[in-house]
Order: sequence, then structure tokens, then C-alpha cells
Amino acid sequence: MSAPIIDLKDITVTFKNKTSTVHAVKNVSLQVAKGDVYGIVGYSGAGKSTLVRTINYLQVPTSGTATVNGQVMGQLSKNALRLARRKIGMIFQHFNLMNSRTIAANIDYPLRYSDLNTAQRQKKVADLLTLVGLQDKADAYPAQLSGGQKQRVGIARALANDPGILLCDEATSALDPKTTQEILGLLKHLNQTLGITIVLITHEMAAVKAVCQHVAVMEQGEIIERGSLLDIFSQPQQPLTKDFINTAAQLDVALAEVRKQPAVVNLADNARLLHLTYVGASTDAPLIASLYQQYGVTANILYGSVEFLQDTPVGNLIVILSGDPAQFPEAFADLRGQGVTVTELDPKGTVVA
Ligand SMILES: Nc1ncnc2c1ncn2[C@@H]1O[C@H](COP(=O)(O)OP(=O)(O)OP(=O)(O)O)[C@@H](O)[C@H]1O
Repeated sequence: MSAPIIDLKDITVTFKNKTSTVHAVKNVSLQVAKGDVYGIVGYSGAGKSTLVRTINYLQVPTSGTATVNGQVMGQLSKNALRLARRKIGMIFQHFNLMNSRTIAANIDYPLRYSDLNTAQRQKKVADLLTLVGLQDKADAYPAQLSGGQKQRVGIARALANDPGILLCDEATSALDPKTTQEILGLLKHLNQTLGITIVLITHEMAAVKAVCQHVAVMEQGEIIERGSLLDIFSQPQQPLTKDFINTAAQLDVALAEVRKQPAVVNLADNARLLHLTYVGASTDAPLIASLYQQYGVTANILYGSVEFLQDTPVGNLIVILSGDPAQFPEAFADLRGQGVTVTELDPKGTVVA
């Protein structure tokens, strides 16, 4: 890959006060390629915001180096840092708009130090309003807008200085599901049309799934897993990652229902409860037919779904396989050989194994 637009090396952030020390970020390295949409997912307190704020140096790391747009942020003078920050836009969960100013004035605010004259600034604000679909709201005040509209203003304001990077800190967490999809759609559009690199922090894997090309999972200040969206969704390794994915795909809900069914409650000795995940064109029918033909193993599908991640189908099945248990290891190996991720589930457990 060519030099990443964001290169965090060995970033550690420690907060100390009189009584306690919090290790918010522990020795994290992260590279984001130009034009990427990179999701950072984790529960509250995992250190996502703190990590992302080291990109624009709103948070100075205790140790480690942040190189952004080829500039080592920690080596910049005050003035150079201010200029560097203008090329890194940021949006927030609660929008952070100035309530006493109009929408146009909010968007114009970051332009106060720019070289543009008044007419150019007015045109820039009008263009930004159009870009985010709010051309008729220039003279409205934030209190008159819905949450989704306020976030559109936040996005327009963040783009005022034509940044190459947009940091999104829980930008959709205060919005309802439909508005969330609209805002994520807008971010995707901006990425595709302007080529802007996006780093998106969220606790919702569904948001990551909708827009991100890469994802990192954070827990207790560390990145515990990272990869392309498809790899993470089809072959999650860490329990926390599986947890996030199962919630996003509503597999946890499906599994809770499945576990109530008599065939699962009274799972026979010659049966196994499995979760199968596959990526791409393979479909459940040939997989299951070949299990029977080759191993005499029958499959009872209890749940199935296919969703598209970046236009690639990802299938999830929860099945009971029954047959001669001596045949199971080979049958499972055969499935794995065909690119299917096979996870045996505890019929009584509460989470996917
Ligand atoms: N300025 C600060 N002073 C002291 N502790 C802080 C400060 N900022 C964050 N922390 C602590 O650092 C840890 C990581 O917080 P951070 O906000 O980065 O997590 P997060 O994953 O973004 O979660 P959230 O979504 O809740 O913001 C938490 O334990 C938090 O309480």
C-alpha cells in the first residue's frame, strides 16, 4: 500500500489524577489508507474516542507517533498544527452546533480564518448546504432542525475547509435507525464522490457494516482484531467480535429462538447444533446435499439469512446435523474446505461459541 494517510504508531494515552490512573489507549498502531472508510468498534470506555482524537491531536498521546497527511503531528508548531487540523474534519454524537447562530453561520464558522472573500464564503456555504441536502435551511436555527438535519449541518461544517479526512465520533448514535441509514448513506456518498478518508467510531456493528471497508475492534484500550469488513464478518476470531457481529446480524435473537425449539432442547446424541457462515456464491442447497451424499449426514435448517456486504453475499445458517458421529469430523472438515466457517454451538448456552 502507498503511504497511509493516517499512521498511528505505538500510541499510548494514560490519564492520571490524584487518585487513579486510566490506561485509555495501550500501545495501539493503526494505519488507514487514503480513500478508505475505517470503522473502529467497541463498547463504551474501550478507548475509541481517545484513540481517534490523537489523529488530530485534540488528544496528545502520552507516547507514540501520529503521522497524518505525511506530517508528524507531535513535531508541528502551534500554527502548523492549526493548519493541519483544518484538513481533518470531525463530527460528533451531539452535533456541537452553536444554537444562537443560523445554519449558514454555523457552516461558515470554520471559514473565518480562510483566504476566501465574503462572496466566495457565501458560495462555499451554499455549495455545502446543497451537498448535504439542506439548501432551504440556510436561515433556520439548530433548534428548528431534526437530529438527522443537525448532523448534516455538522457534516457540512466539518467539510468547510475541504479536509481529506473526516473523523466521525458516534455520529449516528443519537439518531433513529432510518435517519442513521440516511447519514451513513451520505458519508458513503462523500467518500465515493470526494474521495475523503473516513474514520468512524461506533458501538454498533450495523453502522460499520453499512459503510466501512475495514474494521478494528477495540477492548480495554487495545485493538484486539482488525481486517477487511468481509474477513471480519466471515471469520471473526475474538469472542467480542463475534458478539458484535451476532448482534448486528440479529443472530443472537435467532439463536435464542432456536434454543427454545424441542429439536434443540432435546438434541439427540447423534446430532450437533452448528452455525455455518459462508461468503460468496456458495449456497446452502449444494452444501447440504453433498453432506448427505458423502457422509449420510442430514441437515435440519433452523435459521438462514443472506446479506450483502459490499455486494458480496454472506450467508448464515443455524442447522442441526444428524448422522453417524464418527463421520462428523470429516464432514465438518469438508465444509471448512469449501470455505464455510463451522462453529459448534452449545444447545443450552447463551452465546455463540
Ligand atoms: N480526559 C479524560 N480524563 C480521564 N479519563 C478519561 C478522559 N477521557 C477518557 N477517559 C477514560 O478513558 C477511557 C476510554 O474512554 P473513551 O472515551 O476513549 O472510550 P470510548 O470507547 O470512546 O467510549 P465512549 O463511546 O463511551 O466515549 C475511559 O475509561 C474514560 O473514562
